[in-house]
Amino acid sequence: MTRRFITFEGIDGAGKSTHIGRLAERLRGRGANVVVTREPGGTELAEQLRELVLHRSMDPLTETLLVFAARRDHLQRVIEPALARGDTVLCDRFTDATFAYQGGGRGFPLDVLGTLEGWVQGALQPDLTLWFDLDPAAAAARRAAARAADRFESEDTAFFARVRTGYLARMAAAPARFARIDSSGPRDEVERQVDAALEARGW
Ligand SMILES: Nc1ncnc2c1ncn2[C@@H]1O[C@H](COP(=O)(O)OP(=O)(O)OP(=O)(O)O)[C@@H](O)[C@H]1O
Ligand SMILES: Cc1cn([C@H]2C[C@H](O)[C@@H](COP(=O)(O)O)O2)c(=O)[nH]c1=O
Repeated sequence: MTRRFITFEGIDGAGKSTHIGRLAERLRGRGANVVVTREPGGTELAEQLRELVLHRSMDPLTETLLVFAARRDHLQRVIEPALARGDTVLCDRFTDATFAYQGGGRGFPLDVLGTLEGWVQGALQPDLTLWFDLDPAAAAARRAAARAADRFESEDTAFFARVRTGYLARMAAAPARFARIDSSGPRDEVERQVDAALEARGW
């Protein structure tokens, strides 16, 4: 497998982190050099910004600027060098999350997000986006069983329904880039869908 940029998206608790680890193991088993990373985060600076975004109160514009600032640093220090080396990058969230959470969830203007997207990443887009789709109530139940809530995870199911609608809109705008993964079933069944999405692309 050669240079690929694969992003994992979905509402909190949908199963991204579970399956990013599983896919990384399988790809490494096939001999690929795999970089696993996340947003906001992935560099020292971006991880500091993540702490602020997840735990400090702020308005939607500040939140948006911080996630894009984190992304810029992450792209320059980790993602672009890895792709230039020919590695496969598996990234837990990327710009679709900004359109879904800040755009859909918070109601931040999508045209401003589009402008910032162009400034921060130019023409770079993921080669494949795996969207883990799960009903907000089911995701909330999984989260509650797993960990204490951060600032986003404390939002109600109406917020996550808007986030989900934000993901649907991004998929409608770029259907060839997206694979929708029905995340409601057991882990192995979800994993089979992930494998099928890669196989469908001949990867
Ligand atoms: N298919 C599944 N069935 C039941 N539970 C699952 C399934 N997949 C993951 N889980 C569990 O649900 C919880 C949330 O999963 P995970 O952390 O992978 O989600 P996530 O999308 O990465 O969440 P976040 O975005 O908040 O980090 C974990 O406890 C995980 O073990
Ligand atoms: C990239 C990005 C993320 N978020 C939010 C979405 C999640 O609630 C957190 C990250 O937590 P996770 O456990 O790593 O999924 O950040 C956002 O609102 N906007 C973004 O661009």
